[in-house]
Amino acid sequence: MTTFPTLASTPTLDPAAPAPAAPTVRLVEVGPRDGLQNERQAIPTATKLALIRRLAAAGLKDIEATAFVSPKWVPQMADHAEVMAGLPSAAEFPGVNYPVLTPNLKGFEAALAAGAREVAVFAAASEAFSQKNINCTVAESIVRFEPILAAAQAAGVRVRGYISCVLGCPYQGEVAPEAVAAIARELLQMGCFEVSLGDTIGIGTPAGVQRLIGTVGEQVQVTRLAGHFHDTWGMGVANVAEAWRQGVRVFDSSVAGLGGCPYAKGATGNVATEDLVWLLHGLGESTGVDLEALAACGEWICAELGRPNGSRAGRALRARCAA
Ligand SMILES: CC(C)(COP(=O)([O-])OP(=O)([O-])OC[C@H]1O[C@@H](n2cnc3c(N)ncnc32)[C@H](O)[C@@H]1OP(=O)([O-])[O-])[C@@H](O)C(=O)NCCC(=O)NCCSC(=O)C[C@@](C)(O)CC(=O)[O-]
Repeated sequence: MTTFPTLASTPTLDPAAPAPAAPTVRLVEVGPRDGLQNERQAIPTATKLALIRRLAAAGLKDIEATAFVSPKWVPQMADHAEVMAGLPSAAEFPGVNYPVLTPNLKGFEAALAAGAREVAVFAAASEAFSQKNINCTVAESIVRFEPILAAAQAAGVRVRGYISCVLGCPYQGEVAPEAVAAIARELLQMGCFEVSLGDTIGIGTPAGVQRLIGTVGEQVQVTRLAGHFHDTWGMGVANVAEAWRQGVRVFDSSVAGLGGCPYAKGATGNVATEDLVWLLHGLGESTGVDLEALAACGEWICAELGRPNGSRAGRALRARCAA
């Protein structure tokens, strides 16, 4: 029986509270990549680096920093090498990991040269989305990933796998969970250490998540899955809660709910990291994240970008702190 948070079990805001226990859930902060890739205005590299530094200071240990994709396709990520060159040192934030996206060997080689120690390949469960996003079929994308996996293994670089459109496609509509399961199994067999299931257009509901994890979980271990839920239809937190109930313990999120996908019209950002932390702490999990510092970071980046804060927990916490 799952216990959901009550007022009594919500996180304490007492600054004298004991230090949090070691994380029991791993959060992958995708704000600097997924969150910013769709912004129309050119964001200065210095702002991206300041965001990454604030996220690390708030306790996030996995921060997706940038994408080694074609600048013709996603101009916002064109400064990928500069971002990597400006990352905080391990002495400043020990144990922080800065993964990057690599769609092909060219991107992987550039990422490696820039110092990446973890990369992510990205496939889709929908043919139409695969064509729009990376200009090839799903099968061709898997073939493209093979040399990345081989080169990464030789260089001691970890590779994560993403699957987009796991709960629906903006071009094709419904996506069968069996199709997702087959790709997840393939990515893990190729050597990915984990597969992140992306609800790219935030169309899923908890019932869909239950079916998805149930079906994918018949093919691969649930502990090797991550949930990546966009919040377009307001189901992000509910979907995380359902995936958590199904045994998933890794979640991607974006501070202040930043983001959208350039190849999924109307898609809004990921579930906000602040909302996720509030939910997970309420469920008795530990994330290692200082929620107040994270909420301050969310307010700061929204002011920098001139956009509203998409995190309800972040807004509530800031209002409470200001009262
Ligand atoms: C995959 C390609 C490159 C194919 O694009 P293409 O046009 O088929 O590639 P190409 O091999 O014909 O090359 C075209 C040009 O791009 C260059 N190029 C080729 N590769 C690279 C590279 N790695 N880095 C830099 N430049 C590159 C290449 O050198 C050439 O330059 P030119 O000769 O014309 O001057 C392109 O489609 C692309 O970059 N797509 C990326 C799209 C993207 O970033 N989408 C958003 C991320 S995925 C996402 O958000 C979903 C996710 C992960 O969050 C999960 C979810 O929510 O679902």
